[in-house]
Amino acid sequence: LDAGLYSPLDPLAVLGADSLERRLFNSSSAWVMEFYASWCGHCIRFAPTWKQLARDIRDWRPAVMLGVLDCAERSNRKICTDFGVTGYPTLKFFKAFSKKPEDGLKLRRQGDDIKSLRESIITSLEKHEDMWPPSCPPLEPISAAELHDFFQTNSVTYLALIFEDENSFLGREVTLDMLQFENIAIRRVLQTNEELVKRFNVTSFPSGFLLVNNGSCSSIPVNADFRPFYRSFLQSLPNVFRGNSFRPTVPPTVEPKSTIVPWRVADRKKVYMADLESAILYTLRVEAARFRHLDKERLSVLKQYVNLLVKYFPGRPAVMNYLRNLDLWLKPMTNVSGNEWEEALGNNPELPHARLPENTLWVGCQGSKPEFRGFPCGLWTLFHLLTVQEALLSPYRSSPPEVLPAMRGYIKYFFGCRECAEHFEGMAAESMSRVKNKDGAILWLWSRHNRVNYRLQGAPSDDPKFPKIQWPPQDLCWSCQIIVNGKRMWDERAILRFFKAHFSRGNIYLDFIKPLIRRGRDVEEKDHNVVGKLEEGKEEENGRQVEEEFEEDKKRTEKPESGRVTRKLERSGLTEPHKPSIIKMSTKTKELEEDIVDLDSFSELHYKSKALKMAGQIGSRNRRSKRDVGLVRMENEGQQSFDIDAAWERLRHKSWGGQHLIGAMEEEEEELEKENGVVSKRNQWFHILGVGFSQLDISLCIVLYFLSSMCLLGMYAFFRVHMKYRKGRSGFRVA
Ligand SMILES: Cc1cc2nc3c(=O)[nH]c(=O)nc-3n(C[C@H](O)[C@H](O)[C@H](O)COP(=O)(O)OP(=O)(O)OC[C@H]3O[C@@H](n4cnc5c(N)ncnc54)[C@H](O)[C@@H]3O)c2cc1C
Repeated sequence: LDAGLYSPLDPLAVLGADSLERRLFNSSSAWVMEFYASWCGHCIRFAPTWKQLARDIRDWRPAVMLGVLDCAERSNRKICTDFGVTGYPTLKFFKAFSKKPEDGLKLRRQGDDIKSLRESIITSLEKHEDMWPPSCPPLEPISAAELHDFFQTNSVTYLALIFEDENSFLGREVTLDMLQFENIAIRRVLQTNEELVKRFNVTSFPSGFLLVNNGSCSSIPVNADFRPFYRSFLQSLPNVFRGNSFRPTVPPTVEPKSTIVPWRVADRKKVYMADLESAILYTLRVEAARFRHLDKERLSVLKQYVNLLVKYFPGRPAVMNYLRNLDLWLKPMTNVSGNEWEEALGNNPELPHARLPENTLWVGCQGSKPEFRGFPCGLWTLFHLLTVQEALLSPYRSSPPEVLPAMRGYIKYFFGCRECAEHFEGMAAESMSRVKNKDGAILWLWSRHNRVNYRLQGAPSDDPKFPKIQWPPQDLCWSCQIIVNGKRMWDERAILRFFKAHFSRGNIYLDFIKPLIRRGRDVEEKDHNVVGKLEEGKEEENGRQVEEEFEEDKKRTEKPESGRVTRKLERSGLTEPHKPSIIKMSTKTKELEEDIVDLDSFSELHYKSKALKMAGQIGSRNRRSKRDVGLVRMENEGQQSFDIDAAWERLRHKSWGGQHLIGAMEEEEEELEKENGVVSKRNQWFHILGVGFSQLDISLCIVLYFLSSMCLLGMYAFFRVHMKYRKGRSGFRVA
């Protein structure tokens, strides 16, 4: 059930885009809002504190109202931008009678404990200098003159005086705690008020005195600075009762929209295109869209990021077209307003072959609850993939990496989880400058991600169904860990090999994603968060269409589309993950280039469309394709994986051009050939045997051949015995 981090049972207002302004603006109460994102680890960790605070100061209503709003909720994104929320969690204080989002002031706080939060709220309340909120009791210290005729001007039975030093919050807290109680008033007296201190003969601070309207006075038998004691003592006085004055005019909570998210079965050996596209979508349409202006450093970081995607993201053609357009549009800009950015990000109906999905869809990053995993998981996956693609594709492998600095910039300027960003910046400042080449970048990001995993193990943001581990685990890469002197260590060479296979194009799966283009028309994307089971047959249809889309769109990308921006197809060959290469290639090319890997990819696409039908019903193990078999083999045999990926790269590269890749790929191939002599020999053997039969096909031929021989042998034996028998019987009769 998707309900954000708070529920209607918490004593705070769960607001949405439709209710935020209505409740906040012109309210006679002050509001303290937490703007959060349900995926943000620090928000998850902070939620219990905010709930505890809500319970602790529930009696401060209606002077102070507490509210929350989930900026990750699609319908709330715009309002979060309007309220200037650029990081999570953001705490804002709105004075009573606020009129516009800019009236919200950042709640200053020393720490995240509820005491310091309470104190910050009181300090903010005291800033109501011009118009004191009518629902808030006076918080300033009482003077001797005011005390003199207090009972004449106030119709209460009791007045409690709390003597304290100037920095103490006790008096004001107890005043607010007693706000909903009738027949009593509480005022603080400062230690510096010599006249009253002398009159009441106060020697220790804090101290309390109870004055009754009949003229009697007694000391409150609580000497410690202990708010609950004061509160319970005062609430238990005769004729002090909870009044009816606080009746929220609107219900204190708004039911969050609840949606059931269908469970998508994922295989952790795979990388899912759905996660990568969703991460891109979220970074551009949510994270970067939070700013009213993009300029200077922030804009140049954004340009760098988009350009990086164009260079290294192995996306679907329509997505790549979209990114190229965006990149070209951004390049000359020096200042981009929020509206311009929003306009540039929309799918342009005049460019039907340049599109980004409308909704996020998490597959490998789906969490067991909506607040777990999702975007941060997708972001890590995307950046790991980019570091690997950069190492595989860049012709200058020993030159400094581009991806890492761009990622650092993105995290610093855009990542909404601000504390995560600070931690990451700390790690980057410490050692990122020492990374000298692309392989080093892969390893740096891997090891820093593992540090984060280590730190977050068992944290409230850790999904119990997907606990944080040191990655990759042995079942993904057994050769990545070695034992040296009885100690388990990482083997960085094996890690590199594994990463280059795991984050290769060949390991990106298209499961669950919808086609972006359908026969020249826009696809009406269904909201993935909508309640319901995947419709029978629909997935198979979708799978087929996603495949067709590769074909159709590939043809189109070869002819640049006229429109707002002319596309540069500098890397047209880089955009086809899991391409059905055998179908595409001419017979001539096929003869030259056929390889076991191509068969795997080919058969996988066919199996996949069938497998998609069963998605969500059958465990991933039951629907393993030949490609999976290849991967499992890779995992078990370590080095072979590299060969599979390199062969795929070789084939794609040769069949679709991309001259700039030749150096890098040839280097890669040579290295692979050296490392994988055995595998190469086996591939040659398959070449000799025929036109690309797979191991399975050959095994089946042998079995069938054996069975038919046995059958013929059986028939021969049967007829021989039968003939002998017939001869024998006739002989006997004759005799
Ligand atoms: C830059 C950054 C900094 C963050 N800092 C914080 C923080 O300070 N506090 C906080 O609460 N949350 C932080 N997060 C979020 C947190 O790291 C997780 O992303 C989030 O808790 C979701 O966890 P997850 O279980 O989906 O796995 P994630 O850690 O998000 O990993 C996603 C996937 O990547 C793979 N993976 C795991 N480890 C590695 C690795 N070492 N190398 C390569 N692949 C790997 C796995 O397949 C995993 O499922 C940060 C996120 C990012 C992107």
